[in-house]
Amino acid sequence: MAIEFRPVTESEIRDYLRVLPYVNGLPQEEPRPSAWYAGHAAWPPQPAPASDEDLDRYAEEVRSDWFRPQAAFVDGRLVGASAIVSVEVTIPGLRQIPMGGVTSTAVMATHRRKGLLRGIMTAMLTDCREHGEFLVGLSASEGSIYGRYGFSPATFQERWELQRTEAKFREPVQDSGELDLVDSSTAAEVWPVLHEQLRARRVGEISPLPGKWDGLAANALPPDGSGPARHLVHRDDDGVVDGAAIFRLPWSPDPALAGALEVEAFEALNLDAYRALWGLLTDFDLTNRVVAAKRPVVEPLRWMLASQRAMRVTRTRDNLWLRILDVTAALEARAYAVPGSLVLEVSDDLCEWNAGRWRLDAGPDGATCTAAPAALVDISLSTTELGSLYLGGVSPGDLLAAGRISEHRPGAISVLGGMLRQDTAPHNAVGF
Ligand SMILES: CC(=O)SCCNC(=O)CCNC(=O)[C@H](O)C(C)(C)COP(=O)(O)OP(=O)(O)OC[C@H]1O[C@@H](n2cnc3c(N)ncnc32)[C@H](O)[C@@H]1OP(=O)(O)O
Repeated sequence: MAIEFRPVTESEIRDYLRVLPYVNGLPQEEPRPSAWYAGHAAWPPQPAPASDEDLDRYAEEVRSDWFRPQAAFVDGRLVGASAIVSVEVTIPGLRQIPMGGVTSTAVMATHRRKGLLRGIMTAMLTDCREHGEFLVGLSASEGSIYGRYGFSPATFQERWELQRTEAKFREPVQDSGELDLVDSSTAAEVWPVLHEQLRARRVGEISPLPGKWDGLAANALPPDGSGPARHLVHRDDDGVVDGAAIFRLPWSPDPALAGALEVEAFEALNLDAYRALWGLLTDFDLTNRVVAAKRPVVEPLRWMLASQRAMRVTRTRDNLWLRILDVTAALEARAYAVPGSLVLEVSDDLCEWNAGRWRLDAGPDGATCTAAPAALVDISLSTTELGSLYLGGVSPGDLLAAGRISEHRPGAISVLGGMLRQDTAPHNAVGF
């Protein structure tokens, strides 16, 4: 059996595009809340075959410079595929850093567990290194796949529900701006501008892939019966849009499922817009509850309610997984909440250049990370744990409690925790 790992040539693009639809199994994307209720109806067992038009469009993406495909060939036949997309992620200090995004990974069911993904992944990590990307990210279809390659969850998301009768605010919502229901082409203009401003100020947020917002204007009806997307925007006193929401009002014959207002996307640049938008969405006539998906783990709305218990979290999930490809570059790139100096002993089975003892001298204005003598180690960990710690969304104390990292000097974990801390949990509303 001759195995080869390499990018695809022009004549192999169609074969490459055929691999992913064959993998079946559970949906990788988080289903819309209505799909959650609709069960089988929302997820037909077999994906519809891609039309020629779709295949041409996907092929165009594969040829673009931001899409870097990799494939596995067995005896000359393409049986495994994945890709790196070039994106940016916002890291502590609000720097927008190039990141390789692993996506569209699949190995044909007939060729699994023979090490093909390992070969593809090794080739992709090398490719990212050559592109100067010291962070690699992904969102995982299954939690057990990617830890072995040094990826670890760095951002998390929640789905919650709020009964309309219980959604009482502690204080009345006052707003000097205005809310407006707009059509989908207006929304398609609003969202890219809003997101660009948000990702400049939100740790963990990711740059949208080209074409990300194109579907908004078309407003296609999803097959799960959740109905058309509705678009709400908020404008400030000067008439400038400073918040928006996309929601649906799915119909169901089952009274237990009917009446939900499902929030698919929600962003606000300031407190007024945030409060005003949720004020309307949580008290929308002819609905009985709000269901919101892919929300940050710290939702300020919870703290605005007369009773926090009214908001019921129905699902928590890891979102962005990070792989630190170059420890010193990554640690020097981010900002730190408070000054501190520590020696980290880092292990890394796959990227041996990361392994060693690194002295981190860091603070709000910058950091240096240099090789340190053996005797001085404060904390031992692997790059996998560092992937979770890097954006500040996971505390070193929690990883210490889980036996994932070790402390060699009392207090060192607290020092590291203080240095890495972020005021709000990192979050990415956009994926790839
Ligand atoms: C970022 C994304 O694109 S997420 C999408 C990932 N794709 C999917 O989930 C589609 C369905 N699954 C698949 O196509 C395949 O099972 C893949 C791509 C996940 C794995 O491909 P394979 O070629 O079988 O992986 P490979 O043989 O290299 O396995 C490497 C290791 O991971 C393990 N592994 C791979 N997939 C899984 C899994 N789903 N669950 C548990 N362990 C797994 C293997 O047992 C092996 O372990 P080892 O290193 O201890 O020997």
